[in-house]
Amino acid sequence: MNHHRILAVAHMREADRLTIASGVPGMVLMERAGAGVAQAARAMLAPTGRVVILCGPGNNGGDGFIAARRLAEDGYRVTLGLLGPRERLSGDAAAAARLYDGPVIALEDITCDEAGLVIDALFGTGLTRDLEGAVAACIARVARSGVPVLAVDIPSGIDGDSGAIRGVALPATRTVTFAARKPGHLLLPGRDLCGAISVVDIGIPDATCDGFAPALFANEPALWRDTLPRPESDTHKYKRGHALVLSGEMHRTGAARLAARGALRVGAGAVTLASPRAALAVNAAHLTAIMLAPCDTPEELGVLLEDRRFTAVALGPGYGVGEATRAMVKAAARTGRGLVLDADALTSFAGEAYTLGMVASAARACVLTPHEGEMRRLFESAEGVRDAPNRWQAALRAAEIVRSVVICKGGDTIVASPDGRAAILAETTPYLATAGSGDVLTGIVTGLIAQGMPAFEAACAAVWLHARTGIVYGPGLIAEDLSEALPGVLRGL
Ligand SMILES: NC(=O)C1=CN([C@@H]2O[C@H](COP(=O)(O)OP(=O)(O)OC[C@H]3O[C@@H](n4cnc5c(N)ncnc54)[C@H](O)[C@@H]3O)[C@@H](O)[C@H]2O)[C@@H](O)CC1
Ligand SMILES: Nc1ncnc2c1ncn2[C@@H]1O[C@H](COP(=O)(O)OP(=O)(O)O)[C@@H](O)[C@H]1O
Ligand SMILES: [K+]
Repeated sequence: MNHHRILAVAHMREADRLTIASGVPGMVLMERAGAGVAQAARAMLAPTGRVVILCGPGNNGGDGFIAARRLAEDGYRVTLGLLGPRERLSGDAAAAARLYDGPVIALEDITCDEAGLVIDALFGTGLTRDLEGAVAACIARVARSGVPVLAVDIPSGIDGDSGAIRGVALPATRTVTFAARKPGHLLLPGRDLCGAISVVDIGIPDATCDGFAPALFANEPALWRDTLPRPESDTHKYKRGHALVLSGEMHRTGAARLAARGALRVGAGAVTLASPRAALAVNAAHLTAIMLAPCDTPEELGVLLEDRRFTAVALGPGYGVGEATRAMVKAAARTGRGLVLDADALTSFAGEAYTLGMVASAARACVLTPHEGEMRRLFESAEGVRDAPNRWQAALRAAEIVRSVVICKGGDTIVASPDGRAAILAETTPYLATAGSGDVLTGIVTGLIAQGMPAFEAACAAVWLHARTGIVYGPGLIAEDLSEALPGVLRGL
């Protein structure tokens, strides 16, 4: 199994179909899935403990029947509640139900008295509408009982593609999924309802999933570790990349300095802050390892970038919104360097995503780092972004329009590339929601791109490093801490 690959619901269905067509019976897949659930349940139950299994009308319920049979055979006391009449089960789910010879009661009659575990096999990736009525009532009862819940595939009520709650959802202590995680396991609010997630190999070949487009990943080191720059013995500072960060005017220079520090800490050999003359003194007072250069106009930026040692430019944090910023973005892009655009650089192109795409295509590589508000402003009139069915599809469409790698920031940050790859962050911390934290992220991406790391991998690595640093640091984190704590996280890689 390719552990950082994730599968959209349609791709999972297609992978099942192709595997079955290649000669593996669906029942074999279901047996393996149910066995994986039973194994996880054993680890959560006392010997001969009571387990309540909630089965839905589809194949998710089928997995529940398989687990029920196996756990009953092992001596656990199984109570199985089924949604709807047994006769309505079909296909593999009906076959799985036939193999289970214990009692089946109506879902409405289920109670959690004395149960050590509830297995939620109501709905998986086949959820198509909001949960209501008897199912919703049952979910509320189980959630109130406080009994640990093991979700089969995904907590019932969570949309597999978007992570949204359809009506209600049953929070799980653990989730066992099959072949690969689905986007809904990583996207909020779904992520918070899954508990610990494990992936069971049910025999879907990697090759079957490798061809799917778009290609979705969990943003984990395995995705980009091989491309992370490491200095060779014979390197020198300019071989490690030289990043240029543009500072805003006098009263808002902090954001650019935060970014510059992030770029230096992640390994750029040299970082220069390009500052308006009026702000040179304030910047100089705060900088040591970072160099300083005056720059007030697009022409001056062009002259500065005649120095070929500059490999990446960051523009936006604290820069100001307007025509002057647009002109600077164009001037930077024209020089064909790596380009990272954030904050005011993005807002300066509000409603003009296609124009920004044309500008960005001149850069060697371009990464955009919008938060939700910037995303809305930039793509307010762009088709297929605001009306996308979920955040990863919106991110991919956005990347296509701006011809750049886009980091859609938030509690479940997505990195999308115009080549059809997208990666969702699996683990982060809300302590990152602090002023200036995004500026440091901009610096980290810029530093990695300055060192020659490919844009998608650089963006993914930066997002992961930023999140990991926040997790390690924890409560009390402020933006300044991120760059200082980053070396510890880099060492861990
Ligand atoms: N061969 C396969 O396809 C495999 C599938 N597996 C399991 O199958 C699941 C997917 O199975 P299905 O596609 O049958 O889908 P589900 O079992 O998730 O649910 C589909 C059923 O629920 C009904 N339904 C959907 N939303 C509803 C709502 N809001 N209220 C009431 N009823 C609703 C549908 O009409 C359909 O009958 C996976 O999550 C996984 O657990 C595993 O057994 C592995 C192999
Ligand atoms: N709830 C959250 N959980 C995890 N990370 C978050 C959360 N909210 C914001 N972040 C992260 O914090 C950073 C904030 O960036 P941004 O909004 O640009 O702030 P600023 O402009 O103050 O630097 C982003 O990397 C974002 O992903
Ligand atoms: K489920």
